[in-house]
Amino acid sequence: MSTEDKPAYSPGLAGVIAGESAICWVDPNAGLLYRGYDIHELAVKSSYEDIVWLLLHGELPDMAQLGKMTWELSEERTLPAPVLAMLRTLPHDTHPMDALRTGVSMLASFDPELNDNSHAANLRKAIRLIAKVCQLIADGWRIRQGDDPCAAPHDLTHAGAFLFSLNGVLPEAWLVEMLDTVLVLYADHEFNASTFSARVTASTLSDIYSAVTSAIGTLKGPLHGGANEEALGVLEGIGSADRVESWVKERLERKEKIMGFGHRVYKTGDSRVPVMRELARNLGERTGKTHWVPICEKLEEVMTREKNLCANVDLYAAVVFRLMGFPGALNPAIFALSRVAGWCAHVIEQHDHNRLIRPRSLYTGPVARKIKE
Ligand SMILES: CC(=O)SCCNC(=O)CCNC(=O)[C@H](O)C(C)(C)COP(=O)(O)OP(=O)(O)OC[C@H]1O[C@@H](n2cnc3c(N)ncnc32)[C@H](O)[C@@H]1OP(=O)(O)O
Ligand SMILES: O=C([O-])CC(=O)C(=O)O
Repeated sequence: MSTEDKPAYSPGLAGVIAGESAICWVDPNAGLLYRGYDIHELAVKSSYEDIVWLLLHGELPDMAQLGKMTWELSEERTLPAPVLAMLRTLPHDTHPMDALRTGVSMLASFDPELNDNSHAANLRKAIRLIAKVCQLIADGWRIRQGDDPCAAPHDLTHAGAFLFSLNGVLPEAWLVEMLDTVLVLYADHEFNASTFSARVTASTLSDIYSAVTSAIGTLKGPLHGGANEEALGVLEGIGSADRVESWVKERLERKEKIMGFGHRVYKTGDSRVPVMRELARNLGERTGKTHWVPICEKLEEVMTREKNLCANVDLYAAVVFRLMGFPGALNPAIFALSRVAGWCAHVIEQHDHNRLIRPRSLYTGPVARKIKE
């Protein structure tokens, strides 16, 4: 094949436009819009439920729409008994992302509309998925700790229901509000790896549960959603701001990656970092644990100077989750708790305007040859 015959090729699909979408716009210069609304405005004025409706329907909900959807989410949270039984059979050290992936895959068989990819059926399934992902994470965690699942009262918001189901106590209002903001920030990010894998699965006209199962498997990796768990390990390993400089230099000399830094699209800063940083600062003051943010800030300074790399949302999320009392292993699952709304919106968009996603590879194997006689 001559060079002229080679079609455009970008390793890792970097910079490649792989499809059209009206859901979310990521501005490389630290901007993010959901359906045209700026993330900074949404973080202050909207709830996660508003964002679910916005991503799925294209507009912010009115009071009646919001009330109806909030009720539906609370009604749909309960898991089928066989799914709870499956969670009980998993080894106690199963990672929450593995339990979640298996749980979503299993839930497919219990949805009477599984193979109906119409817009209306997909919207109904999206609500079931968003609700049940919340319960799978919370119940799965409790079961693996030896506790019984704990159903949340119907009048709690999605963030409140998650906290109640996980901890078994009514959460304080400020904590619910903070988790709600985190869920708003994480809800969508155009063609990130997990969303793209959901769209690839959906593009074969497979169902929304299969697509979300693919997405969870993709999110788990440490270069994507797994980074917020890894970032916590980084911060714990460093321990105090005065150790950052030497700690980072050692790792960079060994060509190691520092988790929570770098991004495929953002090169001058992650749109969500300023909000997440302020949440971390606020939580630090509330809990009296003010040493985490200075470690992150020093890391930002050193990584900018040494590698010209900015922090991504997962760095400060690690602090926020830690100060909210979540165990580190739950960090990527909390990302999924939010991002499932984006995945569902993208699957619906893919099904509504489908074309099979099937790129080509650049063949680097041996030239054609014969088996030796
Ligand atoms: C919500 C999210 O999913 S955000 C992403 C979360 N992931 C992480 O935090 C993991 C750490 N970060 C990374 O691995 C990367 O920055 C990614 C995967 C996010 C983006 O990757 P890419 O766009 O492919 O950038 P790429 O990996 O090519 O990096 C370019 C250069 O910067 C370096 N680099 C990128 N990120 C980092 C990092 N976190 N620490 C140290 N060096 C880094 C690479 O080693 C590479 O250096 P080189 O040119 O000397 O080989
Ligand atoms: O967009 C990406 O590549 C990673 C991602 O999901 C995010 O930053 O939220």
